[in-house]
Amino acid sequence: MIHARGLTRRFTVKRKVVEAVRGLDLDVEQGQLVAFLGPNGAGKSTSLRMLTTLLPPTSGTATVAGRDIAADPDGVRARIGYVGQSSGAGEQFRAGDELVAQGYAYGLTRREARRRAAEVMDMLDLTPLAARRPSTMSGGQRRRLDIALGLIHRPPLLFLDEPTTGLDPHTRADVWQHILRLREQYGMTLFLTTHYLEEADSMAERVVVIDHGRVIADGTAARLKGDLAGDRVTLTAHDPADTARAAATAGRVFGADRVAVENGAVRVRVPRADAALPELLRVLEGEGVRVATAETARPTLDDVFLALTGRTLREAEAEGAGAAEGTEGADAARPTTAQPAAASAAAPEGDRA
Ligand SMILES: Nc1ncnc2c1ncn2[C@@H]1O[C@H](COP(=O)(O)OP(=O)(O)OP(=O)(O)O)[C@@H](O)[C@H]1O
Repeated sequence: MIHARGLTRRFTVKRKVVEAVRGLDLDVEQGQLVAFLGPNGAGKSTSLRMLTTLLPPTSGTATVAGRDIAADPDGVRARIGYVGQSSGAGEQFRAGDELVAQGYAYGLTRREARRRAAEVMDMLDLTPLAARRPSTMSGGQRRRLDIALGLIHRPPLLFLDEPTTGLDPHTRADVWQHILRLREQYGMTLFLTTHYLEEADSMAERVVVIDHGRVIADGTAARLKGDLAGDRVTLTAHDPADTARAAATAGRVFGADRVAVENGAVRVRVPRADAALPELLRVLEGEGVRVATAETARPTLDDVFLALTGRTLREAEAEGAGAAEGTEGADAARPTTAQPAAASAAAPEGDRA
């Protein structure tokens, strides 16, 4: 469904070159649900916009839904749906009319457009809201309408750029339920960006982690965690004066890695906590360090990110936000519509380097 090789995109802002995406190689098979995970500014949206033909790459190639993004952008657009970060629904029209109008934009006849609008409303539980204007809808309802707009022409592949950002946890769960249903019931291939770790972890069958424009990990969440992060052991010494000694000892346990002291607790990574903890407690006891508390935890995707980059996703987010502030014009050039039809009208954005 998606085959990208060496996709690169540079922007020049005030004579400064921003390497937004640096050589993306990606293969996504039909029916997969892939989460593209990374901090702000990692290059997720830029990658998505290249794959959806909204933005020409500086270099590299890709075929999406069997069509080349450079040679046949119209063919790509006809076969994909794209739901951008901002709502694509206008405010004047009722939801049902908006969907029918979107159908016309894709060249459907009046009858086909009506039938398809009814179908996608049913898919996304919007039928009772057909006569409502988007401005009267809740955040989750509007998001579902955005997704419906992206599906009007029956694309087998749907791109979603941060579909749940800004929604409360309950609404996020509801939107996810609908996304999962698209895959289960309709066999769609779904490619979405997120910076919510838990979502990527629990919902996607494959997680592609991107940082500074490069893919740094790709696999199931379970495999990434198992291969890259390891378990975590956290313990506190009965006497706080023993904390530094406990940390030094923890670092000597077989396979121990990344020892840190945080808020008076010693944290250490080990391949298997069930094997390491008894050994650690025994060694500490031998050194006269009394342990007050000890706990173990399975790794999270944030641990994977930390293992790969040396910083947590939150730290990277803060860094990315700072960098984005310094990148003038970046936001001004972003598309603000979720309508795939806009793809055909979209001009290349930003300066090409
Ligand atoms: N049109 C543009 N002009 C200049 N710089 C841009 C433009 N679009 C993106 N960038 C820069 O490219 C880098 C990658 O941005 P991108 O939006 O792809 O990241 P992202 O991972 O999607 O972030 P977010 O999670 O905040 O959406 C950032 O440094 C960003 O400021």
